[in-house]
Amino acid sequence: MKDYNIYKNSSTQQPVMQSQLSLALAKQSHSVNTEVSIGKKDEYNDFNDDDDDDDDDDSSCDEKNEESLKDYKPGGYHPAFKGELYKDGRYMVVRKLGWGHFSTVWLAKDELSGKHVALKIVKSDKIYSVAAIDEIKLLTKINEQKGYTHVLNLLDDFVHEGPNGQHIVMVFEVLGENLLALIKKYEHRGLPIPYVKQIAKQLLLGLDFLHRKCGIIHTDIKPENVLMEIGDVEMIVKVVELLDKKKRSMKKLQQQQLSLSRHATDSLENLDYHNNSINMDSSMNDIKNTPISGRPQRIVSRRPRRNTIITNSQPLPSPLSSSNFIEMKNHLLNNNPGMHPLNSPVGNISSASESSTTSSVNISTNSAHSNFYHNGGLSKRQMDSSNIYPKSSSVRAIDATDRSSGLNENTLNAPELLANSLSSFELSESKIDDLSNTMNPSISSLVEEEGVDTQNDDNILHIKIADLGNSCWYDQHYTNSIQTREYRSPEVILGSSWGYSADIWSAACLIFELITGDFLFEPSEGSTYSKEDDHIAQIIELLGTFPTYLLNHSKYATSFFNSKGQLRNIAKLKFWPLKSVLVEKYKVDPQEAKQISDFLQPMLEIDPRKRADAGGLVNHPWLKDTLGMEDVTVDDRILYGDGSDILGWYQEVTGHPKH
Ligand SMILES: Nc1ncnc2c1ncn2[C@@H]1O[C@H](COP(=O)(O)OP(=O)(O)OP(=O)(O)O)[C@@H](O)[C@H]1O
Repeated sequence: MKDYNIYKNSSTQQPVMQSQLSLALAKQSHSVNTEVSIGKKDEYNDFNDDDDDDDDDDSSCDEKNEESLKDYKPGGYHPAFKGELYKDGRYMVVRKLGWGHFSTVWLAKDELSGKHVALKIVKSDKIYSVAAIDEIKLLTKINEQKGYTHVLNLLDDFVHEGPNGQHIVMVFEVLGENLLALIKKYEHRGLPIPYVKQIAKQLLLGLDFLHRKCGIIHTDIKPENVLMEIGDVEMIVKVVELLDKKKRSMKKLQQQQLSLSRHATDSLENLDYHNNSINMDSSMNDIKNTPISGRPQRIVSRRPRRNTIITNSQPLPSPLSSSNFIEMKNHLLNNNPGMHPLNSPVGNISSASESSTTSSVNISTNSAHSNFYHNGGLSKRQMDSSNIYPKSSSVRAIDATDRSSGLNENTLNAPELLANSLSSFELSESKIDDLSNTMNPSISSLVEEEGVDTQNDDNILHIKIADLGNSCWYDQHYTNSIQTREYRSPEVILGSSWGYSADIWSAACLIFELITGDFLFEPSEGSTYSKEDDHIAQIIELLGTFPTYLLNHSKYATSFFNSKGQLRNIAKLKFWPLKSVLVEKYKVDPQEAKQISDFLQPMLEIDPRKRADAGGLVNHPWLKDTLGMEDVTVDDRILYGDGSDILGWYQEVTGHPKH
């Protein structure tokens, strides 16, 4: 990797830039302060637009689901904007893909290759930069290994200077939405099993690669950190751009019509007021004959630009997984509109309830999507999912406007809804059918004109492990505060030593969640016990007692367990083994439940030393019929073998030179 010298001089704690880099930074610097940047944003929006209405993304931005404006300050996020150029003009920002606590992530065009990439622009504070430098080291190690790895690829990295400081920017291949979006898409009822198997197999392959080939522990495996691939990125970007273009031109048309109808009303009122003798018919004819092409009359219906730097996240759609992407595309192209895009055992993700019945596991459609220990209420996530589908009224939200402008409501709504749906899972099938009637020809010809190749679909879901921002080396752990609560392993909860096998625990929690839509463990605190107490109790109820190894080798065991190995703060436990949970709560066929629990249970071995390794589990019979991956095995690992022969499996390996 490049030698980022920014924070090497720890005695001064001041950024020390290499001279060459500083020179590059000076050239790259586009904005002096946030205010200037905001002003520039408009400039660039206009530059990249057919018209100047492209701030809609921003104005419709739901800021509750985006990064906090408060974090746009020195040391915080960089106020990126569409059209902004990076690395001496090599990368131009196109749209926002997502954000995290360390960074915002943007789709950008790489002018050198002509392809699109994802720019992860890290907050500028020292702690984030240092973490980013570590992340780049880890990613560089991954890149040095050959082959398809199921781990996100780093393409480039550099420093960008902005009003809030110097930001490390990582350039990645472009991926689609994360698995949480997919779980929500299925309304927390579980994914069809063929998809679960594809994801599980690829996730295990990715972890095996990270662990055995790279010496890296991810430490934060969870649905949000596994992203779906989107296949032909350039084709998808083109389709999305075409839809955006269509949406903008429809808006423009709408504005013109509104302007005309207001003009008509004003004229009529004026005429009526000042000169009752004027012939109303001729006045109306004048208005009717006014050409609607050309620049819109900007005096009316122009929403003021908002002075915000928060932009709506618009992840790109994954063809197999988001709102009927292929179906929509087929509609757009008049290409077999009646044919189902996924003519495979996987079924169609868009019709979640339908597809779940096509899987060999019969998941109950019970609407209580809580963790199985907490039947009482909906978790925060589950409540969020109730917003996935729009109220049907939203399709007709601009009815009134349409009537006054005289435009067909479908014509106005279709592109907008369709474009939105591509990134936010918002369209139901019936809406798509409605839409296709009105917009096929125009989009279709646009697509043809632009020469978009749309024949490149298969029906395998491809995933990649992302966000190595918290990852570490098997022989250099950066912190013991690892893993997101629900996916946290028992050894980490107890403050014992941990290693690669902590990732396997999280992977099992994730796979259970894919199958059922529920967290495997969702601890909460009570009046007499803590979240940790509850978490440990849930683990015992599902998997049995904690091994003495853990009780004897962990910092906090005595806070939770008494000398007899019993929980101090929770007396009554209700044992409910995994297989029974699957059969009784989730109505999984008993045979399938046995296979699933045979597969998951070795990953959920409480003793981290005895946990099964990722490579061996790829060979599990439950994954044998994984669609498109039937022959994929890891020949040098044994099924159900533990990973204790892998250096760093359950504890940090010391005595090595630091990375
Ligand atoms: N290569 C990519 N292609 C498309 N979208 C991406 C890509 N990388 C990240 N994203 C989007 O950006 C979001 C934030 O990325 P990431 O999780 O790497 O950032 P972070 O700041 O490290 O977040 P966290 O708070 O989870 O540590 C992701 O959830 C995803 O939606």
